[in-house]
Amino acid sequence: MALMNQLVLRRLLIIVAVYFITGKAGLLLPSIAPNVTLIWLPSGIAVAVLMRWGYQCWPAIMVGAFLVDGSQSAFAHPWAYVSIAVGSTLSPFITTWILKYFKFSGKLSHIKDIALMAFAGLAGTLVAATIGVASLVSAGIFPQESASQNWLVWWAGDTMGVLLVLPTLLNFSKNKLNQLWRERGKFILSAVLTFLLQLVIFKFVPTVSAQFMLLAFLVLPMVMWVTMRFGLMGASILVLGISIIAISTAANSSGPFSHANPHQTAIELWVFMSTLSLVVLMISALRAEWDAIEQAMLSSEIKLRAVIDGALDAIVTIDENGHLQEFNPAAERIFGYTRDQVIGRPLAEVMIPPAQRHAHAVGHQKFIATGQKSIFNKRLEMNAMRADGSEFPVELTITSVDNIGLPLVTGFIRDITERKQAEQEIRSLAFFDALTGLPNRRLLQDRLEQALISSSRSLQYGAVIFIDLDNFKALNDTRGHALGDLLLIQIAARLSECVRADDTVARLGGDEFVLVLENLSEDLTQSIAQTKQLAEKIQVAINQPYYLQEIEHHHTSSIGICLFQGVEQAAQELLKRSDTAMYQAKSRGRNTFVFFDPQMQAALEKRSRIEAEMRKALVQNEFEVYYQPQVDEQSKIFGAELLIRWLQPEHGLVMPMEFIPLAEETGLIIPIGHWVLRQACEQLRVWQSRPEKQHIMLSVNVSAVQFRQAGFVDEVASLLVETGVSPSLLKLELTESTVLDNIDDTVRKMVALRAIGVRLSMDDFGTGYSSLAYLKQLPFTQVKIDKSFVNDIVEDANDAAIVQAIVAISKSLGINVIAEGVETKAQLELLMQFGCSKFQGYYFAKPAPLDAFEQFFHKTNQAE
Ligand SMILES: Nc1nc2c(ncn2[C@@H]2O[C@H](COP(=O)(O)O[C@H]3[C@@H](O)[C@H](n4cnc5c(=O)[nH]c(N)nc54)O[C@@H]3COP(=O)(O)O)[C@@H](O)[C@H]2O)c(=O)[nH]1
Repeated sequence: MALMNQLVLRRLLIIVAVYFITGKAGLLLPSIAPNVTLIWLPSGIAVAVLMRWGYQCWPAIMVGAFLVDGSQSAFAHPWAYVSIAVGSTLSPFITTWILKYFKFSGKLSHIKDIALMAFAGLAGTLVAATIGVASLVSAGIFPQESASQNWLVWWAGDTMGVLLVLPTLLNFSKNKLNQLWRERGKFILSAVLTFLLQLVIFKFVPTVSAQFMLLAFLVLPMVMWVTMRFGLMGASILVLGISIIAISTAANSSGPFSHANPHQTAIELWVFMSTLSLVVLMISALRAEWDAIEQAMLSSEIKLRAVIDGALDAIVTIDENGHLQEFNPAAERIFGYTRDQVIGRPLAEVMIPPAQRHAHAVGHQKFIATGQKSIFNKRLEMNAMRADGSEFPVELTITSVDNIGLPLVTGFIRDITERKQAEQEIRSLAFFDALTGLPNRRLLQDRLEQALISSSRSLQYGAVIFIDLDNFKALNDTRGHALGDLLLIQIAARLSECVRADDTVARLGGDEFVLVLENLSEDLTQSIAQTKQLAEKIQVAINQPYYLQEIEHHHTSSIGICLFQGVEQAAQELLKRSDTAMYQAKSRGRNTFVFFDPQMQAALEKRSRIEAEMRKALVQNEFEVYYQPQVDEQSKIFGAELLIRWLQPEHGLVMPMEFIPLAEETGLIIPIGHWVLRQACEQLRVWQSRPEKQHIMLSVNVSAVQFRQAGFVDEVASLLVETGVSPSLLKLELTESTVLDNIDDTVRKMVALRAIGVRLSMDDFGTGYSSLAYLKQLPFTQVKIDKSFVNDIVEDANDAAIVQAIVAISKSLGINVIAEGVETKAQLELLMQFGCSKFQGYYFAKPAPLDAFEQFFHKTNQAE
């Protein structure tokens, strides 16, 4: 608080001192009227003090005024000087109040502020002049007659003080002072030159009119130049100097302001000085305005620069010649050039791929010539070129700026490489098969529709080729999906190699592929021939060996073909038809191709119906097992083969050949096969409690799909454990194709089955080519001579020889032999002659339900 008071006190003392000194200095000037000066700087100082530091500074002003005025006459009239001091304090008060009331801006950057200052100064100082002159007249210091002249000079002097000092003090800053100080040499030189010029004009120019003319044409421009060059402070000092010279010369009765009438002198000096002051102020105001505009432009330029430099998109500008004028940091990053490398170079050469340069040049020239902006302010996608010559996709928006008559074109360029890649990925996911890269069902549909339209125009035939891999599910189930995928990839590649570039190879999913052939002949027969030729080529390609993780694998396919001409049939219908033909190929034994014909459709529908009914049959127990006896040399039954039958409520008895292949294809064979195995085990358990039937062995057919299941051995083992049946009474019949497909897995499973005591019979023996080779390797307990050999054994010496050889080899390997399909006594006798001792066939009994089998068993085995 004490510090604060000290500060205020010091400030007040400074005000008193400055007021007193400047006042005294003013009074030292040569006078036009006694005791009154034409330049009263304290009036301006007082207003500045009140404006800057507040009304509370009034006591210092009053004291300062009292001291200055009183010191003039050694304080002979104290009350007069008190009232002058009051007037001198009231005057800046009024000026300050007016300025503040009208929201005066001390920066004086607008003419209205200068006008306001002039008005407020005149108003305030009017009070000081009036009170001052009245006080001095009443004190007898001024004679009554000179009152009006003194009043005028007082008022003029006070307003000059306001005009000269107030702007400087309100805008005073250390910076400005330093600036002036730095340039003091030039300033002093300019001021001295001006003063000399003024003195020369006043002293040596003979006529007043010439003096005024030279003042206007020489001194005034100097004042203006100093204002522009050194600012308000320098100009105020200069005007002060000029004013003092003007007053002094007038007081010495020379110069243009010297008149016999001091009133006239005072008025002219006042007009002269205030004109100079106002000129200075107006120039300062204009300069301040320009500075503000310049500053605003600079800051807007800085902001614009910041936006351009901070933009993530490239911003480039070209001039009317197509040369680069702007190249922001994002452009540097995107295009791989530095700004300095490209500014001034042709845009086309820097960032437009060669193929597009001509179009760019034409477009730009057209814009320059006509101002046509058809592609302006739109998002355009095109390719751009990096510094290394690589091309990449960009999104471009073009806009133009008419820069002082020069048409500049600015491009905002966004690198959309990632977006394009993402779009491509989405497109790929939507239209291409992820595994093989082939078109998927959606794209196939589209291509097929296009092919139909094109065929209707050209009248050329086209074809839809539906390819389904044979037993692909088995490959997946037994060797895993990874291997299955590898096969699909290789097949996709082979199919693509088989066709022409404008044909379509698509993957529908799973193991289904579709080819669309276009532009075949206009003649149906020729088109069929062309398609047949391609189907054969596809078959050959697919049948070539595959190397899947170093495993050699063979695969076949079933192919359905449907031809089309024009848009007569819809794409979906053509796919359905080729699918139907493919199923026909399947039912013809696979590894073949079939052209669609309407009967196929009916067959397919039948197939679908059977599949649905089979599923229902499982649930509703419509399956039954028949038993076909297996006998020894004495025709005694030692076993039986279980053969499934389907007692269909609507169609009666359905034989296995009518539904087993379909069950294998659909995977239904797995639950069906399990059901048969369970029937066998449960029947063996029943017979175990019947001494006369305890020895009966049951043979069960196991299909390849069933055997290839990973858990097949466990399934058999748990059934045996669950039913408590001796494993040696169960015989599993495996066909040659079952065991040869994956020999390692087969051996492992057969060994495991043998290890638990289950017997294994090789079914249909002799029909394949490798049987003998594998016979030694595989742990079979029995081979079953296929009925095709037995059938002709009596008539065909070859078949007889084969049977004889099979029996001999089997015996030498210690393997049992059973002959199936024995229908005649002659066949039986010959088989016995060859050393075969076990038989199955219609000669003994046909497959029959359990009751019939048991009756037959009692009849044969307990005959004696
Ligand atoms: N996976 C499974 N397959 C099974 C099952 N049940 C049968 N099958 C398979 O169906 C094929 C046809 O069986 P089926 O119509 O029952 O024919 C069998 C016999 O009836 C027939 N046979 C027997 N003896 C003679 C004969 O003297 N002459 C003659 N023309 N046919 C005869 O042979 C069939 C038995 O053959 P096989 O299995 O090779 O011993 C059948 O081949 C089975 O593959 C089943 O449950 N699961």
